[in-house]
Amino acid sequence: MTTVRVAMTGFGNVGNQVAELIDRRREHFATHFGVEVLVTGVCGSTTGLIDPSRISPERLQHKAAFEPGLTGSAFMEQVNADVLVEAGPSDYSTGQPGLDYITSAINRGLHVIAVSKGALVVEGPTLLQSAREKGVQLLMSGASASALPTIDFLTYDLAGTHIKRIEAVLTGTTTFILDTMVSRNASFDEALAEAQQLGIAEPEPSFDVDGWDTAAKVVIIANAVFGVPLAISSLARESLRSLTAEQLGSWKADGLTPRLVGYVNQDEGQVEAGVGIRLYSAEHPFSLTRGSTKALYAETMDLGEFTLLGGASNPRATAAAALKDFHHILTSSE
Ligand SMILES: NC(=O)C1=CN([C@@H]2O[C@H](COP(=O)(O)OP(=O)(O)OC[C@H]3O[C@@H](n4cnc5c(N)ncnc54)[C@H](OP(=O)(O)O)[C@@H]3O)[C@@H](O)[C@H]2O)C=CC1
Ligand SMILES: N[C@@H](CC=O)C(=O)O
Repeated sequence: MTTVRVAMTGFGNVGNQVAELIDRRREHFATHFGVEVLVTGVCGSTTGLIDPSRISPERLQHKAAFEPGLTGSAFMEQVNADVLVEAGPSDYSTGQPGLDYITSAINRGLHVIAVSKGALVVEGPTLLQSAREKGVQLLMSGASASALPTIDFLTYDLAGTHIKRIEAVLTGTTTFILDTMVSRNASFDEALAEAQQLGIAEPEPSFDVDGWDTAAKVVIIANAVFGVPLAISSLARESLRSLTAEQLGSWKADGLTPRLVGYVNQDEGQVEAGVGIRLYSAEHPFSLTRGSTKALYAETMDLGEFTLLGGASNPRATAAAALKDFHHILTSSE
């Protein structure tokens, strides 16, 4: 049986779930793809663990046995792997630490599954080009709204048609905050704290509530789907902080549902993209989003219009989206 070795940089909420799912699906990988999947290395910000023969789930939980300093370039130089799952922090100004990990992985001939967004926002076009040149895959479902299919749907199911417009609820935390404030009369701070407890909100809440997370996903999707390199700083962007309880109450009374959405419009070679708060009538599918649900609307030239709603927003669902990418890698290697 062929062996596929997986390394992980960043081993927090999502990284742990990825390791758990890989373990749970070991038999499935063997039966369906004829491969044995082994986690051979993981690292966090200060420590790491490498074992080319396999790190069991039990050893992964024993953090005291991780080697100090086995992180960054030292980790990448020593780990034996075929696929890197990058699940470290997202930094939209430098792209680090993911940028160095992903660059190093591509240069070493590893396929990459990016869950963090920073590197893709800062250097997406370059990384995709390097991956093509090296003959490896750079997949990013976890970084582009996770369980909600965005890049896969737009590039595979809508292949070949001109996509005129997309509009999407891409940040589950923002749906969660708006829905919780309106349906339970919670304050902004209470709703945000609950989203943080659930592990959906970014460690830096400003990323979600000030629209940066949505903007990052817009940039990643625009680059991967439309081949349009956008600078995150150039996107018009609105924040949830501007909303008051009175404003939300008045929209509710008028039967309107507010959602923070990202949009990309393509018209005669011109691309307009941004992030804004939009209001939806009760009949609009986006009004059905509840909890931390996300949604995608696409208008095409020849295939008509589409709306996708749903998918869980949490670390487990993100890990499952990363493993969807892993399945794609296994399928295309068959
Ligand atoms: N949580 C979610 O639902 C989703 C998260 N994402 C993205 O996935 C990524 C991970 O999210 P999440 O797991 O929730 O975050 P966590 O904060 O739980 O985990 C982050 C991990 O990154 C590690 N880390 C920090 N700096 C470095 C470094 N220099 N080298 C290696 N590892 C490092 C941390 O290690 P240490 O503990 O040592 O500091 C920690 O293990 C983020 O980029 C986030 O934007 C995407 C979609 C959904
Ligand atoms: N904070 C994000 C999760 C990661 O992309 C969200 O709320 O959707």
